Amino acid sequence: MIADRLFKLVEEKGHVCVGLDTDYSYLPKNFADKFESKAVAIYNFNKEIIDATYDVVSCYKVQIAYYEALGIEGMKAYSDTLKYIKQKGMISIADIKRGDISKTAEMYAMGHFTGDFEADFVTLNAYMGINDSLEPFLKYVKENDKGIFALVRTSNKGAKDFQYIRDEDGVPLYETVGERIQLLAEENVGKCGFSSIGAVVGATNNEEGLALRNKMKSVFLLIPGYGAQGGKAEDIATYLICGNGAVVNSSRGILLAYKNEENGEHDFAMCARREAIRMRDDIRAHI
Ligand SMILES: O=c1ccn([C@@H]2O[C@H](COP(=O)(O)O)[C@@H](O)[C@H]2O)c(=O)[nH]1
Repeated sequence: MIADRLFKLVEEKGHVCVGLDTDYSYLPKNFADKFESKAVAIYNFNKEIIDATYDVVSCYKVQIAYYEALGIEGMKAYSDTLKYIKQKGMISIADIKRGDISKTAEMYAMGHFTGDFEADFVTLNAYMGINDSLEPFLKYVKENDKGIFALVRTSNKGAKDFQYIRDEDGVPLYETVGERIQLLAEENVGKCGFSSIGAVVGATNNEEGLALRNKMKSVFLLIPGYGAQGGKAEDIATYLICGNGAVVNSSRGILLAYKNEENGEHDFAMCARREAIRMRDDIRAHI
């Protein structure tokens, strides 16, 4: 089961998930200029980042928006990046945040769990309902060893607009979604005690974190918001169960680490590696 593989990688290499939100403007000019197009430069940048980090991180989250923005060539870079992650024996999370009526969701599931854009996990938005938005993906979870992370409580300030709206019993919407994800997760628990049905919970709003985690004991968490968005390791530690059960994403913090080192642009991949190790150790120190 993919959750067991992720659990093992977290045990061995730590909780860091490298976010490949690779905006062309992030690439050092001396590196970018070597390639014939933006998309080819981005793929080669990703390759260097993966080569420099795969022994100290557990997975890679590829944010599709950065590739879609570059059209067909960008999607080729997206596809090649996912294939390279697989070739290195690592786990990929396609950050696609899809959610639609079931027939359309079936096509999204096929599109992101098979073929050119095949990933190990996808992020989903359950707002259109469990049966419509999530169910079509669950066939692949059961039969093809895939996993999902459903948005439960996001890391951005705007999360409060809707996710914190309370029902007549005072339960916020994000907790209701979390409870539904826990029920689904219970049907698919791996040997590690966690399910391949996971949830996205941001690192940036910690007060309710423990209460939410207590309601989602079988759910593997994808935690964005560390670093650039201000999320702290001490907050993240409250979401862990026996030190595992979550991966923590950092995108800009790792990709742009070279900007914090003198002459870093000549060795951006090693700067990314040092930041990934620093982050790994920061999280471990708070467990
Ligand atoms: O609640 C959420 C869900 C997803 N994201 C995504 O994570 C990364 C964060 O990037 P940083 O540069 O580390 O801030 C990005 O891909 C978002 O789309 C999130 O931030 N919050």
